Amino acid sequence: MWNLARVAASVLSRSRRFSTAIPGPCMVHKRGTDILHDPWFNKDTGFPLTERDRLGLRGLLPPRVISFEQQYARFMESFRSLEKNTEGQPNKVVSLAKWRILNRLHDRNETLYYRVLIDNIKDFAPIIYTPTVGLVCQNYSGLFRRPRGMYFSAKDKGEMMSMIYNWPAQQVDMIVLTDGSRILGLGDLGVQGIGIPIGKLDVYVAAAGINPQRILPVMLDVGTNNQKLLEDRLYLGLRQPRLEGEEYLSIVDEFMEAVHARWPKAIVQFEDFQMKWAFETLERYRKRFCMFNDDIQGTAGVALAGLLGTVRAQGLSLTDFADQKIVVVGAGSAGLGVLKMAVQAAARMAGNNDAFARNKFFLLDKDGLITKERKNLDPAAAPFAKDPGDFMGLREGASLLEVVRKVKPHVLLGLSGVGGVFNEEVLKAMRESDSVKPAIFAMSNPTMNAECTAADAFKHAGENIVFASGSPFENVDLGNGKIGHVNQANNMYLFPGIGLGTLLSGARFITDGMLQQAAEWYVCDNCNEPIST
Ligand SMILES: NC(=O)C1=CN([C@@H]2O[C@H](COP(=O)(O)OP(=O)(O)OC[C@H]3O[C@@H](n4cnc5c(N)ncnc54)[C@H](O)[C@@H]3O)[C@@H](O)[C@H]2O)C=CC1
Ligand SMILES: CC(=O)C(=O)O
Ligand SMILES: [Mg+2]
Repeated sequence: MWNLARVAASVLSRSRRFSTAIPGPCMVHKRGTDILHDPWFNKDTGFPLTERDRLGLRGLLPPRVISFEQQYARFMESFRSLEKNTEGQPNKVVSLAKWRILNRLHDRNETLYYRVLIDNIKDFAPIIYTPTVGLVCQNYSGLFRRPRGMYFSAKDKGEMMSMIYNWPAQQVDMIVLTDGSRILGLGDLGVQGIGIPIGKLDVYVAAAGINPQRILPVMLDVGTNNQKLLEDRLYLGLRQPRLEGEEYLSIVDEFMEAVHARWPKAIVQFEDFQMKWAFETLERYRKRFCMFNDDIQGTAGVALAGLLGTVRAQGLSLTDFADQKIVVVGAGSAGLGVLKMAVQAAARMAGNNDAFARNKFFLLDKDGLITKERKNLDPAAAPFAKDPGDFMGLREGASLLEVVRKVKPHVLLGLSGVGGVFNEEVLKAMRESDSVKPAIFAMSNPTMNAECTAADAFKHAGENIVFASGSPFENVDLGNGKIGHVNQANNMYLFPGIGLGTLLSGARFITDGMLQQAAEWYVCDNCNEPIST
């Protein structure tokens, strides 16, 4: 499912120092019920009699030893009967029931949890990750039973350096950090956003084999501006508006310094920060700490891999990418990250012709086409703003439909967070694309925020499209024995490789070059080197 060896290899090739990150043998210092209540070490009824004696467990478990394989089979049986028993019930009920049964196992016995996750990743990824993780975050305060990861709040200012030592593991390799301010396309979910770091780190373990005892999900709770949550009596986070400006940054600074002091080599993945803080923190920390922003950089890498893959699917040479016209809908952290990396790749393919490459990209936000006439033009979007009237008379704020009709793009890529913006008219306009195999990437998450469904894309834009979505959709039956294949364009296909490659190489920093190479190697089956060098 994941082409991680390739991604990790490309990161290794870009980093200078090599060291080993293979964990050493693990000593258990606990005894008796402390072991049974510790999901890292608990084997449930699987402890053999010799271990029961050695660890003070004799009498604390039913006498029969049930092997790991039997426990595995029993869990899968329970899961399958849950599926059967909930058939026909609303999607939300079924999804949360599946998440609960997996979460209970995670709380009890991590070894078994990760085994079933790894073996059944196709079935379980949509539960522990998008789309169900979105639902879990929305309902987190009500679903909360046991804590997972760490919580640093604005009230902990001055305490973080000592708090970091409350984490029980000696070594942490991989941290996913959020402030909950832009969870998927669901907006500000405050402390409830912790579900995202948990889900992302589960993917690290399942896909990259990162040691689960060396991961740490972190929530930085600086308040929330979500009025509904502030009024919710069960809400588990700080009931105050979000910190802003220097007050906000001082909390993130303190956390980063605390992490670095205890685990200088830990990688910190910033996840689901609202745009202004996503860009600002990336610039602030990228040359001081081993960190990256997944929404800006991870998404860019995976989107570029998808875009290049589409060129290959069209039977063209990869360097023909430079000639493709691409409409990007959404000028936030994800859209701008994709645009920056894609323009860089196209410019190199066009002989370092940046202006030529830029010309081929069209950027829209909620106010339509972004041109240099835009009032309060965001500096991050400015490099991609068009000269008004430059392309077939397209004006500032032109609608998506008008842009698609006039540009006839090869690719329509959505990172707007708005479900359905690729409506019937827009999709039908893609039939006039200059490409024989146009690409439609509805990358926003979760499912209800996707710019269009897979079925609508094939129905309105035609059967010969390349379709990809951020959250999974079923393949579409096109009739006459034909299938409309659905690909998933989600940064989960990249970030585990980035983390693993960085860890194995001991790279001190994560550069754009590493991400770019990871994307390009992904699609380059027979290359010994990236395509664009
Ligand atoms: N598939 C993947 O791997 C990833 C998907 N995403 C998804 O992308 C979405 C956006 O994420 P961010 O860029 O971080 O959010 P953001 O809030 O920073 O940016 C959203 C952008 O969309 C624009 N927008 C809003 N309504 C629009 C409309 N009707 N038409 C055109 N543009 C519109 C906004 O003006 C803004 O520029 C989210 O749903 C997120 O889940 C984000 C990262 C990775
Ligand atoms: C996939 C992801 O990182 C997002 O939707 O934010
Ligand atoms: Mg994200």
